[in-house]
Amino acid sequence: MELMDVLYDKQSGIAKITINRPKVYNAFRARTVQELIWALRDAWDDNTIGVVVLTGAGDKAFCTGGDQKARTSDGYDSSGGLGGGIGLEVETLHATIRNIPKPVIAAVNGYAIGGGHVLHVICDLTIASDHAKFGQIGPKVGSYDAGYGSAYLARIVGEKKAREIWYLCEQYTAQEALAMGLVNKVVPHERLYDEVDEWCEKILQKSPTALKMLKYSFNADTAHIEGISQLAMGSLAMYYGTEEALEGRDAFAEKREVNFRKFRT
Ligand SMILES: CC(C)(COP(=O)(O)OP(=O)(O)OC[C@H]1O[C@@H](n2cnc3c(N)ncnc32)[C@H](O)[C@@H]1OP(=O)(O)O)[C@@H](O)C(=O)NCCC(=O)NCCSC(=O)c1cc(O)c2ccccc2c1O
Repeated sequence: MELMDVLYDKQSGIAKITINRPKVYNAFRARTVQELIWALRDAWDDNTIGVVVLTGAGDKAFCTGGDQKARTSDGYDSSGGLGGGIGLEVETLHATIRNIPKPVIAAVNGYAIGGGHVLHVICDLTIASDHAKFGQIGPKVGSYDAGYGSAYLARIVGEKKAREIWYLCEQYTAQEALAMGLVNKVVPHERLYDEVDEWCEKILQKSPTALKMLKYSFNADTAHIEGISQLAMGSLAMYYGTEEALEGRDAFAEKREVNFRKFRT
């Protein structure tokens, strides 16, 4: 596959996948999601690869979720393929990160917001730069990930914190994320990729079969969330066409205050 939105590099057992859309803070469109899936599948299929790193280009953002400029009342992109009708194959991307039988490390180099936040949550491990900022934003911009984005997040940070994250849509620093168990380690920004390399090296010294079976075991306990995710994406496809959802999208694009009060009648 010709890669336009993603950089893909394989070296010494490590596959590094970089979302490369820094002008939109590494927001993803349909093509980006398809390229991410392709790269993950390539890393899955390559027996020389023992660990995958997911990160974002530049020093501003890891990923800020769906590209709001590519979002229509039909979802994100008419060419977006499957994805439960939202125009993005996000369900397949989430499933691929979870099911690839190798650890996936999120190297969070900046904002991890919205659907970008969900990506790091699903990864096996997260190492964050001390500049990184974390948060969900869907209810502010007329969207939600009520699958892994809510149910799996609650497994990680607990019910109260997960509800706070979604209901208030605030941003959290890397240190706050560490305190709530949302990330594994915080390092000075300039050390991020050295630290990630060290973690990869430690992983590469371990038995690949043992790691694979452990990952499957960790996944098994939350496998039912896939069904919740299908319901969530199905409902989202209908929600995106509503005036309420479009108010959120338009307010972001027009850089103005959102007004959801009119929908509380
Ligand atoms: C990340 C920010 C808080 C940064 O704010 P800041 O003020 O520092 O910078 P700007 O806002 O000026 O951003 C710089 C530049 O980047 C553009 N940009 C940033 N994010 C996006 C984006 N997601 N889409 C398009 N463009 C983006 C921004 O417009 C600026 O460009 P200019 O040309 O205008 O200068 C802040 O940017 C921010 O809050 N961004 C997040 C925006 C957002 O709404 N994200 C999507 C949330 S919903 C979502 O991601 C989502 C994805 C899914 O795949 C789902 C799947 C299934 C269910 C639900 C899903 C879902 O909800």
